[in-house]
Amino acid sequence: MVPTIFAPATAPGRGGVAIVRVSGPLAGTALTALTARPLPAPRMAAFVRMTVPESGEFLDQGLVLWFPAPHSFTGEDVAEFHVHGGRAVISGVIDALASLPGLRIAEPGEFSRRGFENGKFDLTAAEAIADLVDADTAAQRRQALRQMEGELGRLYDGWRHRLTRALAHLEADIDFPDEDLPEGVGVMVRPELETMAGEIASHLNDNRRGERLRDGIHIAILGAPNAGKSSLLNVLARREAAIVSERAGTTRDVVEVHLDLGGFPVVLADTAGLREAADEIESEGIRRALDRAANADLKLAVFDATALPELDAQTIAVVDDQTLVVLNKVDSASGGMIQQIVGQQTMPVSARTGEGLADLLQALTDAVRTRFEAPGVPALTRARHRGALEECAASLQRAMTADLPELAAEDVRLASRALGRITGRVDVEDLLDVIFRDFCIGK
Ligand SMILES: Nc1nc2c(ncn2[C@@H]2O[C@H](COP(=O)(O)OP(=O)(O)OP(=O)(O)O)[C@@H](O)[C@H]2O)c(=O)[nH]1
Ligand SMILES: [K+]
Ligand SMILES: [Mg+2]
Repeated sequence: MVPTIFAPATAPGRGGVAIVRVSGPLAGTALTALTARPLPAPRMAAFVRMTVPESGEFLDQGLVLWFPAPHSFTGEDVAEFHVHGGRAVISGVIDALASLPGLRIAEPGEFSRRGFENGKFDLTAAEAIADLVDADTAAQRRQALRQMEGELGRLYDGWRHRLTRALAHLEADIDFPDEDLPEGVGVMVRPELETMAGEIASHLNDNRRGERLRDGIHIAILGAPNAGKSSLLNVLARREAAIVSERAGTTRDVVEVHLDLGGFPVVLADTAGLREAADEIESEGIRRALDRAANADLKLAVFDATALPELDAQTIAVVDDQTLVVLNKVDSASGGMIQQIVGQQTMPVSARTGEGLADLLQALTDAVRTRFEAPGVPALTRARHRGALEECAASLQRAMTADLPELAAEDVRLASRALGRITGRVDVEDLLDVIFRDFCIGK
């Protein structure tokens, strides 16, 4: 018999209400054992007294719910105990459940894994549940919800379905070579494979929009020593995250803060000032700064307005069309302003007085939104999917150049399997441990 599992479904710690969930063939037995009454009507809350089965000790009073299979999250019988969210109450319920024969505590992700194995949702939707629980910002929530509702699963299954039809045509050609199939299959199947290869390529080539949204969009602050990079980071983060001083070369390590910019998750990084390093430590700091510059999704190049008309050459070198150019310290600048640097509009600000900061925040938010807002097409969200899609694309390329229909058919089959692994339609047993291990207990 499948073991019956249980775990708190709510976060550890104190709370108004905590939910303990039980799933498996003995869920109903557990529910009657702790409530000393018959099962409530399916999916209807019942207000009950909960007691320890052996001793009858009073545990709590609260709500219970009964979801008979298959109409539950896991597809199995499920019982839920909604109790007061105190540690002693939760551990009392957990201990009472553990004392029942045939029940054990769930492993991380085990509820979701059972839901997947019982066909309640595909792997992309299971992953989306994890993303939804981890979502910190509105854009992350929107992306996770769309994926949970099957947006990605449908896209990948749709491609797989079309590959299956192409394969059927190829196999017909192999099995009945003498029949008068119109002009041979190469002609029939090839355009379809080409169309699909194009669609997959453009899905792969989306600037990692979906993956960035899951992990955070990286913005690096760059500039000469004392340009005011750390001061700017602190005002944008609204806390003293980085040390500020009048000494050039203060920042060495990269200092990161996490921001929610108009619903988008951003990792803003302060870096060491760019110049000829005075020592090994500073030189390593500058190496890290340039590394951030190379890998950032967006850059903030900070120039010192009090140094105008002088412009720092090393900062100019990092400016490109993914860069917002900031002229800091306008409160103390006496010389004229400068409108453009390397073709980019400059933004006058003062980290000290706050002047221009609202405009800077707005410009940053707009830049993030234009690059990462979903334009209606589903975005690739995980390296796991990317790997499988690249494999699929490579197999398709081989299929299109194969000399014999037998070879083309084999490559189309491989392409289809690669897609099937994303949604979990084929041989994923070896993958499941890896995927569900990242879930927390109770999910
Ligand atoms: N007047 C004025 N001074 C500023 C402004 N922003 C920063 N400063 C001053 O400039 C000096 C350097 O500021 P930091 O934020 O440490 O500069 P930084 O670019 O991080 O410097 P390094 O980490 O050394 O590369 C400090 O004395 C700040 O108080 C500003 O908007 N106006
Ligand atoms: K400094
Ligand atoms: Mg600094």
